[in-house]
Amino acid sequence: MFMTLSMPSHAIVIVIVIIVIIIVTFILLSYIDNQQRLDTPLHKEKYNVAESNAVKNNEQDVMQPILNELEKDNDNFNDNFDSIHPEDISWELIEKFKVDYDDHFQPIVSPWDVSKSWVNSREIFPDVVPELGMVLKSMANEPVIYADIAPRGTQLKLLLVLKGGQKVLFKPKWFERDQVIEGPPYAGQDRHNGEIAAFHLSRILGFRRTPLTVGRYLNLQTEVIPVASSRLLDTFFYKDNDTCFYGKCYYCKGKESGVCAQKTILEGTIVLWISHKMQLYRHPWGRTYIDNKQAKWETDAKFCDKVLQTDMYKLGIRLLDIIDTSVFDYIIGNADRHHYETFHEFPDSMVIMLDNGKSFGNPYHDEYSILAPLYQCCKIRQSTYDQLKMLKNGILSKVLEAVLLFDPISPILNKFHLRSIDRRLHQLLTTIDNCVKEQGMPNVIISDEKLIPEKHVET
Ligand SMILES: Nc1ncnc2c1ncn2[C@@H]1O[C@H](COP(=O)(O)OP(=O)(O)OP(=O)(O)O)[C@@H](O)[C@H]1O
Ligand SMILES: [Mn+2]
Repeated sequence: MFMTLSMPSHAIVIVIVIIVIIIVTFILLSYIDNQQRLDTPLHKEKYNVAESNAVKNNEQDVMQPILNELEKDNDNFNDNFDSIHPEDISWELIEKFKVDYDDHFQPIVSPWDVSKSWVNSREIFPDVVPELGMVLKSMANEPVIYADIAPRGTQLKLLLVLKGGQKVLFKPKWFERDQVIEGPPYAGQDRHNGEIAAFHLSRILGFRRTPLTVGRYLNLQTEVIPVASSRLLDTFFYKDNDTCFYGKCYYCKGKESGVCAQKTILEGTIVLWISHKMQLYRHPWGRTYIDNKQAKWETDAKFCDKVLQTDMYKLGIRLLDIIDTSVFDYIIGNADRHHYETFHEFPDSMVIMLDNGKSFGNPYHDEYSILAPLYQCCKIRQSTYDQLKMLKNGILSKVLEAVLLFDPISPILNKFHLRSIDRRLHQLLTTIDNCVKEQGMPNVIISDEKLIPEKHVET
């Protein structure tokens, strides 16, 4: 006070200005930090196997009873389904889900307008959709008119514009089909074939919440370089006779992290871009990706009760969508769902099953923690449960295998991966049965009609 009084007035102004600057900087920094927590890719590669085991050991304390149960059940599980039930509906389902990529159907409007018209708040394409082959075929064949780096995310991918103005992502091939990815459940680069299998699985499981996906061989010399942006072009290089590029992404570190074509042909996956504005959320059951730091759900078996207390998840569409997503991720082996996105303009928007690249890495490992939303909440949508039951006893893999045969870069999954999905489906049904035994059918199996769209409060 004394100091203030004795200071000349211009000094007081300077002090006030400095204080204001400090306050504004503080507010700005905490805002940026908040944004970054949502927008910035997390530091996944800090993990190693030992740390992941540490997480697992603790987590197993929480889920030990159910793991014991599953282990007993696994002993009785026989995946030799050669003599399937006489009421085998596989062939009916194959007829329904197979896609005719040679379809000569010529729509009056463009394939891109057709696929855009399919999107609504609860699905990205309809259940019965004769034009699907035509759209997927266009994605696999239409000329590329512009190619750029796709800067968002941690994985190297291209952003392409196809003739007619449609944006798509191109996720390149890194692994051979038989490669087993060891290490933490989110280890390794994207599996481009996993994206394709996940898309068709989402159709067969009745979710239809994944963007349209198809395999494509891309000629980097004739299809990409002539239409590439200069920032993409700058990252092209040659290794022996192969054309390579390293693009730009969180983990793209120049040539050593680049991807190479076989001579000029690069195999990969095309994912149709969805142009609706999306809202990004942290996944309540996301992993921490920080050394020796566990997420709340990994140590608290009653974590779901806390989630249920929040406005956004009080038993409604959103929580059941999260549980559907965990069912889907468990089957495909994706333990990397750190965030999720919804359609901004729809209050009852689905949780979009975007980015399924970290799937089908290890067919011999079932990452049970992916199912935490299901076994901690003990709730599942009736329609999902019915669909899972319908696809048990080997039907799921049989239908998926047949449907995947039609993709331009088939074969997509080897027999070990196909077997793993039947095994995981069996474990899923056992998990649901356990919940029903403990809590009763009406508390576990939630009918879709009961669901009233809720006001979603931003968190
Ligand atoms: N098909 C799509 N349509 C619209 N936006 C998409 C699509 N695919 C991805 N995106 C947007 O781009 C972001 C990054 O894509 P994606 O998650 O596939 O990349 P990634 O490198 O695997 O990311 P991460 O490292 O976070 O897992 C997504 O979070 C989403 O906002
Ligand atoms: Mn990813």
